[in-house]
Amino acid sequence: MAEWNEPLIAPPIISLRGIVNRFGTQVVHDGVDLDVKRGEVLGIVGGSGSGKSVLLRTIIGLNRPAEGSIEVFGKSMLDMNDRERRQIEERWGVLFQNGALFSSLTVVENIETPLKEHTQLPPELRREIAELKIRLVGLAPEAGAKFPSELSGGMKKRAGLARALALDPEILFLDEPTAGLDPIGAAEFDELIQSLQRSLGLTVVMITHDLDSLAAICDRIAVLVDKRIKVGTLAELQRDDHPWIKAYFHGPRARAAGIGGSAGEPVPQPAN
Ligand SMILES: Nc1ncnc2c1ncn2[C@@H]1O[C@H](COP(=O)(O)OP(=O)(O)OP(=O)(O)O)[C@@H](O)[C@H]1O
Repeated sequence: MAEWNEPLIAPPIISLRGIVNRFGTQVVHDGVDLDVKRGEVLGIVGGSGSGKSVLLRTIIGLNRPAEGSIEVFGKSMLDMNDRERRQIEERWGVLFQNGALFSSLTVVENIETPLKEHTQLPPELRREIAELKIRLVGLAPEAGAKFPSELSGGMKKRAGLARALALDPEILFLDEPTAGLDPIGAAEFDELIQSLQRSLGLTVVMITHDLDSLAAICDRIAVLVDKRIKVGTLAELQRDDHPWIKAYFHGPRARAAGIGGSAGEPVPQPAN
């Protein structure tokens, strides 16, 4: 039973309010609000150029918004010093689209990089942790000695994921994790993310175009439309009347993923 002074509703792990992003005269976000709950898997979708990557970059501090506030772990990201920022960065991991591995380093050395940067651990312990992460993401131990150019697309993603997990993060940010994988590889990667999320208690925020992933592992979905965000469960968004959302969740790709529902009136198709 909750103590009298415990909050009944846990505060969001990430909270955005009124985010405005513009490049020159182009307004990409015009008042984006979003709360991410601890322990959930949140998918971010939207048309090409709707600002999904810019949103992710804004949350992790690679892009400063023109207006608005960002809180992560209850701390305001826009007015903290470098030391505070580093401490926060240690609590999340990021997997960029192509894995973004250092090509001149082996897989195990890539995974050791954040440990070198953020901890004082001795080399042999760093190596042990990196090897553990290799196993955690389902790579064979021999993969550790390989260079990124020697890996398949799926292996690169797993290696990038292992590096993102190096510091035992609380939040995992993924930018199109299944892009470029065949359907079986994509489904396996989804399963991996879901099992890691459950076993490690992660909060996962992932940009995806993959309707199978949305249906399989996302608790809620944030849709970028009209420079703002609408968020809901898949079932809620399937009932939404916005033309883009309707087209996305009832179009042929949605039906192929088994989430299109019954064929209703024809709706306009999204650009991507
Ligand atoms: N650094 C930048 N300078 C100028 N314009 C930018 C910059 N970064 C992004 N943009 C513009 O912001 C818009 C949103 O870009 P973003 O990459 O976030 O789209 P996206 O939703 O991720 O698209 P996609 O699904 O095609 O990857 C685009 O029109 C892009 O050209």
